[in-house]
Amino acid sequence: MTPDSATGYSYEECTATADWLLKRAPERPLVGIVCGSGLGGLAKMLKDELVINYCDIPNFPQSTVHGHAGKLVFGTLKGKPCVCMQGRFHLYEGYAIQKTTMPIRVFKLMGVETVILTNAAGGLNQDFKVGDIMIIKDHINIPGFAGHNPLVGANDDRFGVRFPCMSDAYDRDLQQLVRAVADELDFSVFMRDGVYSVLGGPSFETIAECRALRQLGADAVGMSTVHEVIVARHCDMRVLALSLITNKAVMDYQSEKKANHEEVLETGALRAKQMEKLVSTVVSRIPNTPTHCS
Ligand SMILES: O=P(O)(O)O[C@@H]1C[C@H](O)[C@@H](CO)O1
Ligand SMILES: Nc1nc2[nH]cnc2c(=O)[nH]1
Repeated sequence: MTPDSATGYSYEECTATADWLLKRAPERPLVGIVCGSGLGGLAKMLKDELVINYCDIPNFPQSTVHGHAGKLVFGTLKGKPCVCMQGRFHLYEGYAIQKTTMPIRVFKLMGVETVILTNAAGGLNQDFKVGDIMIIKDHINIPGFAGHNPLVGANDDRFGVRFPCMSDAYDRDLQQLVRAVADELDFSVFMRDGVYSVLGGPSFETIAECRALRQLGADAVGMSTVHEVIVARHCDMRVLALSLITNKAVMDYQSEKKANHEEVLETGALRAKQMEKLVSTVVSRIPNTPTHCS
């Protein structure tokens, strides 16, 4: 069998999509933001915005999940040009893993230097409370253990190297910046940091799975983000990722609690304002990558 990228998009297809978008965008974005479940309000922070529905963008997948609007929003945040995905793609929607991450490569080709990924996640760490915001410092790619990685297939060196390093996936300076901004905003009481584990979904975890993930070192569990991080790092963008702890994972056989998507969206709505303030202040302080003169 010849290795290929038949389940994904080629460099040329991603470039065609990026060029189509750049013809319409007010300017090249420097920051790309992905809104997690119930966190689509982040896009409303953008000024002078241009909204494009995913269904109008060539090659783009479509959002199918409640809480993911399916709109790409260009605009500025405190003067910095940004693009924001109101809606991401998950494995459980039936997309090939390479398709769920295709927009991240389009970000890169449009000029994005820094990607900010947000998600809703279940808290495994017993010290975490619903409404906490966790700065992701590392991840455990559970589907990856079985070979599900968005970089599977022929490697196109124009995007990045065959074997990218992941020990520095989450930019430490950006994590420090979030902590500093959270202190200033008086948000420290609900800020945490930790390890995010991804599962394929769409079923929520069993009690035994939650216990196993905790023993593996995970603080939160979700169904996204990690694959986007891998693709963003492959093409050398800086990554910041934040989880909103929307529910506590059920770890105890005596518990009557049941994870559900409605609670996820409700918690998103309750913390939306603080999440927006945190992200917009961080974006305004992200240093641009210095341009190199030859
Ligand atoms: O896109 P994210 O990771 O925020 O969405 C989470 C995981 C599932 O898609 C959904 C479960 O409620 O929320
Ligand atoms: N897998 C998973 N994803 C989530 N997204 C929000 N909450 C959860 C959760 O408890 N488990």
